[in-house]
Amino acid sequence: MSTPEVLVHRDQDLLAHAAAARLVTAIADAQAARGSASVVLTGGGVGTAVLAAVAAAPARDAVDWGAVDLWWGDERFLPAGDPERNETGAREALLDHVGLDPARVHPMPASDGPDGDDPDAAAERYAAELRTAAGGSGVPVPVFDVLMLGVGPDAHVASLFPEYPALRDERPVAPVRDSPKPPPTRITLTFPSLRAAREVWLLAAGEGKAKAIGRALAEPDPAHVPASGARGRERTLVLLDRAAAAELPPGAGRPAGS
Ligand SMILES: O=C1O[C@H](COP(=O)(O)O)[C@@H](O)[C@H](O)[C@H]1O
Repeated sequence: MSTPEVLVHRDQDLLAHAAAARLVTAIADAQAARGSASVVLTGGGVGTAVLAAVAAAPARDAVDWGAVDLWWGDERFLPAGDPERNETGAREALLDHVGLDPARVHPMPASDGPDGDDPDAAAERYAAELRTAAGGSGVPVPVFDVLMLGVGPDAHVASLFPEYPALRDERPVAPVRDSPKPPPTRITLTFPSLRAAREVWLLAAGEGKAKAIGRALAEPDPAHVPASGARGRERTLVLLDRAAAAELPPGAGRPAGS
């Protein structure tokens, strides 16, 4: 697993635009190298702001959007189109504005989907979709090029909350019940799936995230600080604004731009 590199931007707006520029470049690079790109989206404030910044960036046309696979790191288990679903926010911010191939957009199942209100079956359905995309060679998930994760004030990533059973789940996708953050029922990629990504990008803005980021970088303790367990195979980037960087361990961060 890679050692985190921390970049600190002036404020949330600059963070979102810088991460958007980085994402466009990463997708274009992946397409140049392998013909297509695979990206895992996150919900949350910064994650959605990054997608909106991609939509607004002229450089977005450097990407062949028809050759991008989009996955989600977690989802709130609600009916399709619910405004609280991460998918809904992502569609409004970016997906409805670029020429994606609908067959390559892979939202997590909704609670009014084919499995009804059964998060175990929905998680297994998503795991099967990932397995198929991985090529059926016994590998559970594809090698994602970029996997983005918002970090919660309790240091949760995806829907992996401190001390919850999903942290120890070895299946690629797990259901979550009684989440401490509403809504209570969710579906999440687990650590083995997150760690399959080439690059993991942790995103956080605002003073409410400072303690969580400090703990995530101090030492690995995924059971209590899930963000400390999310690392990419080749690269882990921690993209912050100054407020979220207020409690970094000594020497951890470097300013990016002004
Ligand atoms: O509930 C969730 O929260 C996290 C973080 O959200 P934020 O608004 O505090 O940035 C998010 O990354 C995750 O995908 C989502 O389901």
